[in-house]
Amino acid sequence: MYQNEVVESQGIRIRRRPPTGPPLHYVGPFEFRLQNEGNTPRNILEEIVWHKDKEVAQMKERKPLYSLKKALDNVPPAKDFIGALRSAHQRTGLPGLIAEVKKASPSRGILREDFNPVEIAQAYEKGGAACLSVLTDDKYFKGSYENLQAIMEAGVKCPLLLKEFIVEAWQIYYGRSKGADAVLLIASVLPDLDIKYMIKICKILGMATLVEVHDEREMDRVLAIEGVELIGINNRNLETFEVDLGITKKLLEGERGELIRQKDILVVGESGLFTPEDIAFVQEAGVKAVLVGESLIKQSDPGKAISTLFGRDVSE
Ligand SMILES: O=P(O)(O)OC[C@@H](O)[C@@H](O)c1c[nH]c2ccccc12
Repeated sequence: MYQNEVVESQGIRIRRRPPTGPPLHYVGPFEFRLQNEGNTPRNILEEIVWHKDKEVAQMKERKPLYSLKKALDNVPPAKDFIGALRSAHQRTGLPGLIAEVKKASPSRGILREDFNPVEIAQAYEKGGAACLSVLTDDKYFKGSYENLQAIMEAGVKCPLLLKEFIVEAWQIYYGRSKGADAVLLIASVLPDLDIKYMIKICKILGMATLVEVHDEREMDRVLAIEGVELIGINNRNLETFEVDLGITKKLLEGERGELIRQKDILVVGESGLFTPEDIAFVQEAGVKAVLVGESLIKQSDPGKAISTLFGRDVSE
């Protein structure tokens, strides 16, 4: 069994996972174990998360939390991410759109050569996106925090989602300092306690959290966490890259769907959405918002592509 290492950092003793080792995976209530005892990641998600651990450790050395404090005071207050999705849904009768600024992905390679994040963000906004998602991972998605900051500074009005592999709260503060209004938390990467703690931090910072699930077990875990208002169902399995829109339907059926309605949780259908039929399918399953990257970013005018995706003009 693996022991948390205690380290000295900036005069404070903290416990952390060794930056080079495999991370802890959640396997059940109050029970953690090391799924992979070896030194080779078994799938792409594991590889990304191991790398992220090292990357964050280095970034923290350069910008410790206390030095971010000033930057936080200089950034405009967080915008209402969930409110923007709800009002888009009310205005159009279609799912509110989170349009993703994504240059590449490990499953698809480069999606767009001519990539100007600010122009793309502005085109999305003009085309009727309610919110934007900005990938900040460099190694696997060719994204950056500079892109996020540039979009914020360009005065884009859509609230911005920090699309990162969050492994530590430090990343949330850093993202806020670069203009993020909401944060993605991936349930397969984080234990429940971390999700709880990070939701609290986000609330304090005025940010929303989009908690992402991919199977029944993750959905049940997340539904048991207090304070969850926005859940994303990823149709793509991050370990195999397989996409199946049926996942959204399956996770919203029966008692789970009932509980979600009772709790007034907004559900986002994520990944693999290409046609008005796809949108109708996930809407029928119960989503009130969608997260779309590839099918928009590959078109020469990503803003106009929004009308094609929805089958009609959704701009104001
Ligand atoms: O490009 P697509 O298939 O439309 O997918 C967008 C978005 O859902 C996807 O980028 C995504 C969803 N969850 C993630 C977690 C990490 C990285 C990427 C993702």
